This record gives sequence, structure tokens and C-alpha cells, in this order.
Amino acid sequence: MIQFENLSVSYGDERVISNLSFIARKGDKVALSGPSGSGKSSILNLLMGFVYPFTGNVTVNGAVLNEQNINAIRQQISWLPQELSLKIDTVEELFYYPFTFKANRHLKPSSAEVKKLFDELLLDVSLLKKSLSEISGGQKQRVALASVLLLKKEILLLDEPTSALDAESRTAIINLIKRLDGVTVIASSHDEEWLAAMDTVINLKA
Ligand SMILES: Nc1ncnc2c1ncn2[C@@H]1O[C@H](COP(=O)(O)OP(=O)(O)OP(=O)(O)O)[C@@H](O)[C@H]1O
Repeated sequence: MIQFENLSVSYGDERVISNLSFIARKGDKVALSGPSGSGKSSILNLLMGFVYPFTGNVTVNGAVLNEQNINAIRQQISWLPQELSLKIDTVEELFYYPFTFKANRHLKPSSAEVKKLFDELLLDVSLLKKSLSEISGGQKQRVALASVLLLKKEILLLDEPTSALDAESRTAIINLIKRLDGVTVIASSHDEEWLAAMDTVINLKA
């Protein structure tokens, strides 16, 4: 369970989020909506411990998130950022990047698992042999999503996961996310189809 209690976030003098409270239970699919700059990414950054609240608490599975327990909490989370600024050249490097971390090495998927998930994401595994400059933004987004899904963590944080996708792959991903039993998903999105499909939508300008 993830709980935000009376949470406020500020950057310097700028208050971005004020008195936000919500609970996501295990397996809930939660969307964060709101205009650009309303604080959607900041909420995901709070859960990763990149930002700390100005007031209030974030609790993950009963532990109030702090600098001492953040590393243990991150082990339970798989995070897909909005922009991937990695110094890598190939699709294969992008896909296997999360598995290069010591904590994730044992989670490296089999080629059969990779093939199965790529099929579900409407991707051809031959893409892995290409350089990043040869694939589209939508293919890159789905390859990155595939690797965070294969980490099989119980919490999945997605920052605008369908922003580069066409209608067909967007629907495939929404269906796949909805079938993830027991996985708590929190995703920022401007995508109406995504927002309509999730269990809860938190509108940050409401
Ligand atoms: N590290 C930072 N330092 C200073 N200000 C920041 C920082 N991160 C975010 N902000 C500011 O906080 C506000 C909320 O940003 P955030 O990225 O959380 O919004 P968002 O809803 O995710 O936006 P978008 O839809 O454009 O991705 C913005 O005004 C942004 O400029």
C-alpha cells in the first residue's frame, strides 16, 4: 500500500503540491492527471526519493519513506522516467540497462520471456539488434516499458508511458497494465484512453 498524507512539495519558494492525500492499495492502477507543471512527475520523484516532502508523509508498505530506508523501498519499485538520458547506442543496451544494476542482475529475463512480452507490446525482437537511432520514439518507449515490466516489481511508476504511441500500441499497453494482478501502478498521463482505463484518477488541478 502507498499512502500520501497531507503532502506538500515546494521547490524554493514555489509550492507545487499542497495538502495532497491519497491511498493506493496493492494492485490499484492509479493515474495522475493535470496540466503541464501541475506536479505529476514530482509525485513519482517523491516515491523514488529524489524529492522529499515539504510537509506530510509518503508511506510505502507501512514504512514512512526517509533517507535511511529509501534504498530498500526502491528495491520494490520499477520506474520508467519520461526522458531516458542514457549514454547508450543500441536497443539491446537500452532494454538490458535495468538488469546491469547489481540488485537486478538475478532478474535478467530469458529470451522466451522477452519474446512473449515483445509480442504483447507489438514489438519484433529483431529490434534488439538495431541502434537506437534506427527506431521510432514509440518503439523506444515500448522497449523501455518492456524492461521495467520484466523487473517484476510490486510497484510500477510510469511517467507518461503512452506519450509517443499510436492508438493500436496504446490500447495494447493499457490492456497489459490492467492485467498486472497485484502490481500497484501509478502513472502520469495526458492520455484520455489511459485515464479512462485506470481504477483511480488523481487530478492535480482539481
Ligand atoms: N528539480 C526541480 N527544481 C525546481 N523546480 C522544479 C523541479 N522539478 C519540477 N519543478 C517545477 O515543479 C513544477 C511541477 O513539475 P512536474 O515536472 O512535477 O510537473 P508535471 O505535471 O509532471 O509536468 P509535465 O506534464 O509537463 O511533465 C513545475 O513548475 C516545474 O518547473
